[in-house]
Amino acid sequence: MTDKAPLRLALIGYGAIAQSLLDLLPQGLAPEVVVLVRRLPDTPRPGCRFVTDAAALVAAAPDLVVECAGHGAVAAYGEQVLAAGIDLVPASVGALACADLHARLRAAAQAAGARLILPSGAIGGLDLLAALSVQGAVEVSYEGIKPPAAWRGTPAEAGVDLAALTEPRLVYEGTARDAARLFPKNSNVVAALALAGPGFDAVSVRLIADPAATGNRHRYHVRAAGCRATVEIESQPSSGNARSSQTTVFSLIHEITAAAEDKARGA
Ligand SMILES: NC(=O)C1=CN([C@@H]2O[C@H](COP(=O)(O)OP(=O)(O)OC[C@H]3O[C@@H](n4cnc5c(N)ncnc54)[C@H](O)[C@@H]3O)[C@@H](O)[C@H]2O)C=CC1
Ligand SMILES: O=C([O-])CC(=O)C(=O)O
Repeated sequence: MTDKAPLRLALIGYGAIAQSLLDLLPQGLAPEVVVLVRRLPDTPRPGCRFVTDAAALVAAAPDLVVECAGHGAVAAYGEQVLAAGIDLVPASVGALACADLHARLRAAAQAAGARLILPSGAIGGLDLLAALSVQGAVEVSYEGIKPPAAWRGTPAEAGVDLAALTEPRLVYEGTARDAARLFPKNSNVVAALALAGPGFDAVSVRLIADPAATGNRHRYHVRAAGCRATVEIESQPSSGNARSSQTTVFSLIHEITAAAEDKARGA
């Protein structure tokens, strides 16, 4: 880092990912973080200023807003942030399965000269998918394996008694587009695969509840002309949310660090 002005950072949401991110943010990178919450927390947090409406977040004129709240927050605040010329990193990339929202965010970013930066989130290998997609069609088959607790509150509960599982059980099979809509808190990774290049209809998805799983496992196979690849990632969950991998936090910190470096270089 240089001695130039530090990054002005804002977060949307103060759940498992946001709190872990704040715990791990390198010291001095962003001395005051503005955090948009629905309800002010009972305990203040040093280095954070909590606000409860998006206008106050925008008025703070952050260099970068990192969303870690959910699909609804991307839809509610994304355009407003980008239209104010502020770069946005949405953790909830699955919200962009809605083509209309994605188009509106891109238009707002372009009109205001802001960047919509898609993080890799809990997974990796997106550079390969992007490179292959330039050459032609790419097919991806993804399998996500998480402990039963990660599927609570999702459509998986309709057909499966999660608490009684003694062996792995398929809880969803279909396209990335439907997965992103039906499992908004578990399928941002498949949206990231789709948005890297192949598109939502070229990514097939299997989601599995496994009582023996100790972390979250993401495995995908890639088929393209002249290339086959397999990627497998196993990550501990973030503390506080069994369904959100800790790698997501690292990915967001990576984007924040890159933004701070850009600012220091005057880019
Ligand atoms: N890209 C990726 O690989 C991943 C993305 N995610 C995304 O990150 C989101 C957050 O994950 P966690 O922190 O684990 O969830 P969490 O449930 O622990 O925290 C979310 C927080 O955001 C708050 N919130 C929701 N809507 C809000 C709004 N409109 N304004 C302000 N606050 C709002 C909630 O009250 C909650 O405190 C997930 O919903 C998911 O969409 C999660 C894991 C991986
Ligand atoms: O964190 C993970 O393992 C993946 C996840 O929840 C998502 O893609 O929404």
